Amino acid sequence: MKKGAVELVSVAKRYGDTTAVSEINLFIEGGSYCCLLGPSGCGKSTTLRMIAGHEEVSEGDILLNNRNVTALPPRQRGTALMFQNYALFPHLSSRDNVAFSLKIAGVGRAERRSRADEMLKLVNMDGYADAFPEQLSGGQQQRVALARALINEPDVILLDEPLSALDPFLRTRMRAELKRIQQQLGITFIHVTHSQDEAFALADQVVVMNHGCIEQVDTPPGIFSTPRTAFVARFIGGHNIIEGSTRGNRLQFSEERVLELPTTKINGHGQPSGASLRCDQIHVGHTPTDFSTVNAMNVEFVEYQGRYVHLRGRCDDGLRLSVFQTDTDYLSHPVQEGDTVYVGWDQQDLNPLYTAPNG
Ligand SMILES: Nc1ncnc2c1ncn2[C@@H]1O[C@H](COP(=O)(O)OP(=O)(O)OP(=O)(O)O)[C@@H](O)[C@H]1O
Repeated sequence: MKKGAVELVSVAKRYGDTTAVSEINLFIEGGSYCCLLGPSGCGKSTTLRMIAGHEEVSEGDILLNNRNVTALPPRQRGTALMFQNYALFPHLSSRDNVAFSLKIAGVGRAERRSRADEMLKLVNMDGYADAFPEQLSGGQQQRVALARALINEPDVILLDEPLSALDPFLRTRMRAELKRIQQQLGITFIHVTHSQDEAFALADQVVVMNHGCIEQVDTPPGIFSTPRTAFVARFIGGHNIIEGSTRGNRLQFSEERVLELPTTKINGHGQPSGASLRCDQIHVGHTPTDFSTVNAMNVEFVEYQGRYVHLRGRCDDGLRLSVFQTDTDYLSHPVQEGDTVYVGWDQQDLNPLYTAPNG
């Protein structure tokens, strides 16, 4: 097993009657970048804090490098948590902030200084060793906080919404920096976020959480192309969700219409409860003969988004669809609210959805 592997075995957290995390099982490979993704209140920060040891588990076990660390205090786990607000000491320079834990541990001045400077270099802050937090921008403070978390050479770094306080431009830049540092050090990063863009850009493994449960664990392309539940499809966006009653591979979504789901995607996975269809995988034609599976759609909404145009409408059989058309396609034949277009898709692009996350 690679260093920095984290395993959660039936881990639960309750606050009185509130279940923040509900018996989750998760394996995070050593040296990987894992993002815990989900809406506010889904239990991702609680999960992170339990891994860090800042929160006791109500049930279950946490293993780090195959060693049970459930009862160990944070310092003895080999993890380091970077707080959301960075929590730098205002009266200490960047170098002294980074070296603080070494000082507490009794490491000599010369070594503290050289190790802190090395960390500041890693996060591109070597020019700011003598600056105090108030002289630094939000992004710079965050780099110092990251250097401080890295100084004890943890096997696992835990980051709680590390980019949320930054403006959009800095956020994208810091995102790339986090990935570079993770790859350079080869240690495990576990990063909590409610942004799917962030999770997709960074993660080897995305863990989507909802109401204290794990809905899906997969690579970013796996999550995006095959969301397992309607919740995941809705949360990541860009998908139509078609609900109805299913029998075998037949999804009946209105009295008259049945969609046949691709059997290869269903076999062995149980009974689907519906299907999702990516908005960018629906073709738009302007005559009924454009596609083999044709649906006349009355356009009810058109919104220009730059790279794509969002069309929303209602098909003859009652199916409501959102379609993302490329700007080039749209501009070559613009449509307006009230127009009729003909939409079609490849049957293989219908993705079965299930009710139970692991069912
Ligand atoms: N100390 C606490 N006492 C009581 N309930 C708590 C406590 N901490 C968290 N909770 C509850 O546990 C649930 C999960 O909270 P948590 O902070 O883990 O969610 P989150 O997904 O990280 O949300 P956010 O993105 O808003 O931080 C929420 O319903 C929250 O209200």
